[in-house]
Amino acid sequence: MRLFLTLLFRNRLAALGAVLLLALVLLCLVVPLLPLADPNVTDTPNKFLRPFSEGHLLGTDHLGRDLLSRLLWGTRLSLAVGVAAAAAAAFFGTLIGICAGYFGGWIDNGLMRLIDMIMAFPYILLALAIVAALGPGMLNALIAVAAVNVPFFARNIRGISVGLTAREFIDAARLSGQGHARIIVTELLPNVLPVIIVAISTTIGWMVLETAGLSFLGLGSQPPQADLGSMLGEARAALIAAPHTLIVPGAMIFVIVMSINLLGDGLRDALDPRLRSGALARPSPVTRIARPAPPPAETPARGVLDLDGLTTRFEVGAQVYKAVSDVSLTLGKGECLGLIGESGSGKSVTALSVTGLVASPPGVIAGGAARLDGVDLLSLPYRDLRGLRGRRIAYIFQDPLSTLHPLYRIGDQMVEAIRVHRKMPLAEARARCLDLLRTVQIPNAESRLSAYPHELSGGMRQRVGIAMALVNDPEVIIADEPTTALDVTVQAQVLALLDRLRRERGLSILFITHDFGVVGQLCDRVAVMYAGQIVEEGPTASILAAPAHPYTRRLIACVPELGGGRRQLAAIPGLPPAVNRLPAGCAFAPRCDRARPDCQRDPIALRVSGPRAARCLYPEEALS
Ligand SMILES: Nc1ncnc2c1ncn2[C@@H]1O[C@H](COP(=O)(O)OP(=O)(O)OP(=O)(O)O)[C@@H](O)[C@H]1O
Repeated sequence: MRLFLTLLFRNRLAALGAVLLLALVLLCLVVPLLPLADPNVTDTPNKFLRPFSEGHLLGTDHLGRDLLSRLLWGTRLSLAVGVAAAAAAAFFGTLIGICAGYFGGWIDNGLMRLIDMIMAFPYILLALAIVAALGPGMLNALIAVAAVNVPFFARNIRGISVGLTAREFIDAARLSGQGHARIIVTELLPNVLPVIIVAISTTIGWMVLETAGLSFLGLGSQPPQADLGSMLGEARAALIAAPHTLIVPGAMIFVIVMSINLLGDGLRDALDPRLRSGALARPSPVTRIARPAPPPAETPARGVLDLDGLTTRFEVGAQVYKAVSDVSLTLGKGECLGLIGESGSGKSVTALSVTGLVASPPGVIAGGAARLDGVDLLSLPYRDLRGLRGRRIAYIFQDPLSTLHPLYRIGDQMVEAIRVHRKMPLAEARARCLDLLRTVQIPNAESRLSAYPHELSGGMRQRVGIAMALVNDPEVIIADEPTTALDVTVQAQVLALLDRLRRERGLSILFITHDFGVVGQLCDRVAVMYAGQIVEEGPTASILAAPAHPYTRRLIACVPELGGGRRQLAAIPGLPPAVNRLPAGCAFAPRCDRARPDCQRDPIALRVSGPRAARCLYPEEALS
């Protein structure tokens, strides 16, 4: 709750809306206690008195009634009707939406066609028709306004409920033997509640306006009862002679609707976890770069891809998550470099930082460089960087189902990947795609070109992912756990395929994984990452034979040995540290059986010795 309020009040406009609305609500609550004139007592000799007249702070209306008193009593009524109409519309709309979405079939069909029929009428005409049928009066105006807003809630909630009902947690609830009512109340409702709250907060303003509209037309509150709409209606005739009688209720409607809308926007932002973290705010096509001292734009290349002290952070409110800290790596031509570490160690953020693909906000590249043939990619203008993405550096992701567009055929997506970067006749592009599908050993490649992603198996989709990465003959492929979602036989086939392609095409591969078994099969060298830092680096065979960092040793010990059967599999005790609260010294020290007090004192430098390097004061094997 505290976090919610902090987030809400960080948005100054929402805070202003909340303060105004609170003040109005408090004022409305204490109206009966205030020493106000009777709002309905007429005094025609004193009609149309100007504001600040004696005894009438805001003046009087056409019947000499005190405007301040009528305004406060009218605001009280208008707000109460707006809130009640919103609550009624939300209740019935949610009920219809949840039932339609959850039960589906004829219930969904019947309820939605009913909603369609309501929506087929212009809403103001429908409201007028309802009030005409029920008779003028504030309660009937409330019913009319609530009824015309039910479809808005029903449609929104139904859409969300359809998606949620297909999710596994609902299946799990069904499997546990829960009844429909219980599943709806305990599983579905909590998930749609934030949407309902946001929808209510953004529609109350509308409902206050609609109720005022009906009263303005004489269909809402009846004389002498005041509400803001009827005050406007009565003042219409004196628009020129006594404009204040119109301005006073008009200004109040403006303040109410503005404050509700500002607060509604703030509520939406504070309730949506993605907006909360800034992930959806101003999405930028390239990660924000805030390097204190930009490195030279070009330096002599050590390999095809060089990372020099790359540092990436996530800035979420006052918190700074140091996801990648001072990472330096070199990927040689035709080399496969493994980047290994536990979940959350910063592998993916490192990979995405190379071409500025970390979502910003909240991501910020705070230091270092990512060089392709010596040229710093992060210093390039956006146009040039975009031209490189997918052409000179391509990515293969873990789950091709989420990276392939579900509504386009495989062939069309591959052709698009080519034609984004160069002009090529369609027939030639399709022929190239066909050729690539054969290269990645997809059976019936021709027919697969016109298949949709969901028609392929996981292994096939990953091959398509690899083929897509190859369409522009890139120099570097960054493969982010491409085999994690596959079973071992398909995994072995995909690894063999990547290895073959690398050798045949001279590709350089940065292979991200958390599995030393995979590294052993594919990678020439390996870099081990922990809490955003490289803790060990060197040739794969040498590290597998004699790991220097205790973390590397424990990671290797996690890999089962087929046929060996004697070694005990040891999980690493404890958890990696949160990257927004990293310790001063070695981040692995609290989990390390070799740690001594000085490990936790100061940052530990990466000690380099020949082809190997380790960040440890008391390594398992001394690097000569
Ligand atoms: N939007 C974000 N806001 C705050 N922290 C984030 C955000 N995205 C990532 N992080 C943090 O950055 C760190 C590195 O994440 P990253 O995805 O690179 O890990 P990883 O090693 O690739 O893990 P996995 O193997 O599970 O993909 C993690 O501690 C994560 O919590």
